[in-house]
Amino acid sequence: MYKVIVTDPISENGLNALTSNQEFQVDQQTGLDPAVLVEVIKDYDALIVRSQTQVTREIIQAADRMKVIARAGVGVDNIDIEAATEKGIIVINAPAGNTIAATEHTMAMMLSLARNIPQAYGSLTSGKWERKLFKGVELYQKTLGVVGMGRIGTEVAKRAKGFQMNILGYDPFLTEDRAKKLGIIKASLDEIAEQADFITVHTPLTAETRGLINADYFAKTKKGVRIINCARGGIIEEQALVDAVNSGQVAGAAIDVFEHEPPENAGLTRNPRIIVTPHLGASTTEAQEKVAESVSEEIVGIFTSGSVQHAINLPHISASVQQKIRPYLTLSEQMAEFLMQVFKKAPNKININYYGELFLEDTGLLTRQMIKALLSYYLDSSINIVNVMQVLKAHSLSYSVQKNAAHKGFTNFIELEIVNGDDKATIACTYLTGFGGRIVSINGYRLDMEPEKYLLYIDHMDVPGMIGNVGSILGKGSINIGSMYVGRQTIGGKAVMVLTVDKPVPDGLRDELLSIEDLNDVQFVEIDIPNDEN
Ligand SMILES: NC(=O)c1ccc[n+]([C@@H]2O[C@H](COP(=O)([O-])OP(=O)(O)OC[C@H]3O[C@@H](n4cnc5c(N)ncnc54)[C@H](O)[C@@H]3O)[C@@H](O)[C@H]2O)c1
Ligand SMILES: O=C(O)[C@H](O)COP(=O)(O)O
Repeated sequence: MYKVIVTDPISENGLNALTSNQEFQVDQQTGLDPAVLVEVIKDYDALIVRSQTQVTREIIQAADRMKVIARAGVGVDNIDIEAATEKGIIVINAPAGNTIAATEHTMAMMLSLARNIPQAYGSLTSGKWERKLFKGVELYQKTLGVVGMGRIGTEVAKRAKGFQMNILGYDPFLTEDRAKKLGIIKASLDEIAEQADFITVHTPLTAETRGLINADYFAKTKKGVRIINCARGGIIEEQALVDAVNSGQVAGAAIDVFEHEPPENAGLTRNPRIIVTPHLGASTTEAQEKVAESVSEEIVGIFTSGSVQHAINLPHISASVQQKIRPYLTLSEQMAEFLMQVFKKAPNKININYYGELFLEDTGLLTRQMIKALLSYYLDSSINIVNVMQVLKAHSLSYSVQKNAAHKGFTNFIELEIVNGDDKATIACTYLTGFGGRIVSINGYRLDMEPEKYLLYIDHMDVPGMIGNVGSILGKGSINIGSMYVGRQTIGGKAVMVLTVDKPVPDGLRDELLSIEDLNDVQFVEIDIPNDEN
């Protein structure tokens, strides 16, 4: 049974994939004190949050069973991703579920700002009738600057076009071509400052976007510009905005998100020209169901089939690519385990080559899988595909990945080389449809070996009687040989033999084998074979 804790208010319906699954226990404990969360978190396998819970390093470090932290929404700035990655915890989000809600809230805020609707409502409900005071402006033919043309920025631009606004879009990934297709103009931040009547931000909060819109920027904007932030507090410097509004440089602002939530800057929240909502961008029934559904289904997938779709700290791999690389996931790991036990040294360099059709695919997960298997042999077992690259970096180990369309006689071919100073060892595998995974080369010797749990790797000279001698010693020691794979460089030259055996070979027997003339080395190898492959 997997235990999931939900610490922010989440749609009950949306959690159905988890609550209706007998393998999961879901505990909803919202509004927990951080000190209490640090205590209880150690019992859980997964955590679901929105933006309220601050998932700090301290909480993550205490989460010893945790496999997944799920953000039922987009922004993950309340989660210490680095700490989660170091601990090998997958962080996922629900990137598309609240796009429409946040877009519509942005449009509502822009219209409310243009027409002073919240102020007028407040005035009328307090018994006044002040028509002159709340004269607004039109959106029609005004210029809107959209900073961040991702999912929400794009949807905002599309809707603003319906109001016949001129749109300037700024995003490092916005191409001329895409801007043209959207009917907008690709612009720089400064061009937006010079020309826009309304500016709306839709970037994530990152080190780069923190304070992106600041006092210097306001000094460059058109006088009377209106500012909207339904993305994240901190992208716009709050005090700089308050000052710009108070000086008249900025005519007004509509703010849904704050540097601190709940907000602490009364100059902002009590300003008659700044309208505010308490982080409501994603708060629609539909969006909340969609984000909760998305993370619940993904958590079930991660625990039951290992499929991950929206990981923040893993390479993104589409479902079709996952299908193509799936046969290689276990095989590449087994190959790395085998090589490590034969090499018997910690590598200081790892070289991975992909040949054939894999040339076109995102092989990031396979790379991580192999490196994880190599490093786990010497380092601790908490290494997994999430934290493996951090571990590699922390140990100053280098690696290279090369891809080649040449198929080397197989549809796909993966070659792994490990290097320690002047010593190196290589292994390669392929997957034969209908037959399964095969290790097809070890240290340059061609083989056709099916990975099995217990193996004996023998380095020897290709001389008559070698196979018989090995067989008789193993037979005397009651070790049954399942199959034998032999590869040699030249007749009578160096050769390797790999035997699959039914049980571990004791050290005493290994010493006997080593006494055979022309037998150079023997290594018993044990590799992990998942249950369904036995
Ligand atoms: N108010 C709310 O309740 C609410 C709801 C949903 C999302 N959000 C916020 O909105 C943000 C955007 O959401 P999204 O789904 O559109 O994300 P997204 O990832 O689809 O888009 C973000 C875009 O910002 C761009 N970007 C990054 N750095 C930039 C920079 N320095 N300058 C310009 N552009 C930059 C990226 O290239 C990307 O295209 C989220 O990160 C989240 O914080 C808020
Ligand atoms: O990043 C997001 O998805 C939004 O800011 C929504 O946050 P919330 O889930 O706390 O409403």
